[in-house]
Amino acid sequence: MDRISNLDWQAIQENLHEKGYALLKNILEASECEALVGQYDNPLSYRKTISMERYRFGLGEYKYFNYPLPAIIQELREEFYPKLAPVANKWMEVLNIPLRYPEHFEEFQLICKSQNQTKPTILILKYGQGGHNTLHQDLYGEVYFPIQMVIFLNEPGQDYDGGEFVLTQQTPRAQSKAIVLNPRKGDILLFTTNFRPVKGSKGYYRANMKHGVSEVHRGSRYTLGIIFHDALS
Ligand SMILES: O=C(O)CCC(=O)C(=O)O
Ligand SMILES: [Fe+2]
Repeated sequence: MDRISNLDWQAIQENLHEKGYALLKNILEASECEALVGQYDNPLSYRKTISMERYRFGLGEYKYFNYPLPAIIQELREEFYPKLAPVANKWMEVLNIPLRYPEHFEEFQLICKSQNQTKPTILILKYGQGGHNTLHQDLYGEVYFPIQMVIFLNEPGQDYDGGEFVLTQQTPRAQSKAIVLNPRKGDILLFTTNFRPVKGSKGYYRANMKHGVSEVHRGSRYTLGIIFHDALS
């Protein structure tokens, strides 16, 4: 996909390393977003539907895709992974964590498989009025990739109000810092899954990160989450 390989990856990698997230504007066409939303009610595409209220995850619904994934999602997952693995490796290196991620997605997927993590974690989420997603981390077993992405499938201020994307960063022995983002339809947000290194006076320390969605005040908000590790169940 030229639209991915032509991005300024050096700047994106620096942003991720410095802030724990990077917003990529206008990556999907409106028609691609609409096609994904249009499939929301097609039961053949999904393996599991979760009512967020039932699990006290917030208010809204999400569905996990089945393998094989829709072509565009499979391509995005394979194309983003090798750009992100060097950042993930740098994080592990500066935090002295003896974990290294392979260069290609297929090799990483084999590591998941070796730990029985074989179920797809790609999900599409729908929030109506009052909908929200409580602060969380998307871990599905021992094996994890520390960066994930979310694709914004409709337009804030038009299709919905509220529903900001929230990231919190927890510094040891301090209160959490909140980062609030309002991406537009077609944008992709890359962000930290569980922790990232932050540079302090005595080298890097580990800051835990969580993400969630503030309350939707009007309309419907759809997003598509791409997580790189597979799930146990
Ligand atoms: O709806 C959102 O913006 C966040 C979805 C989410 O939690 C995820 O993709 O992991
Ligand atoms: Fe999430």
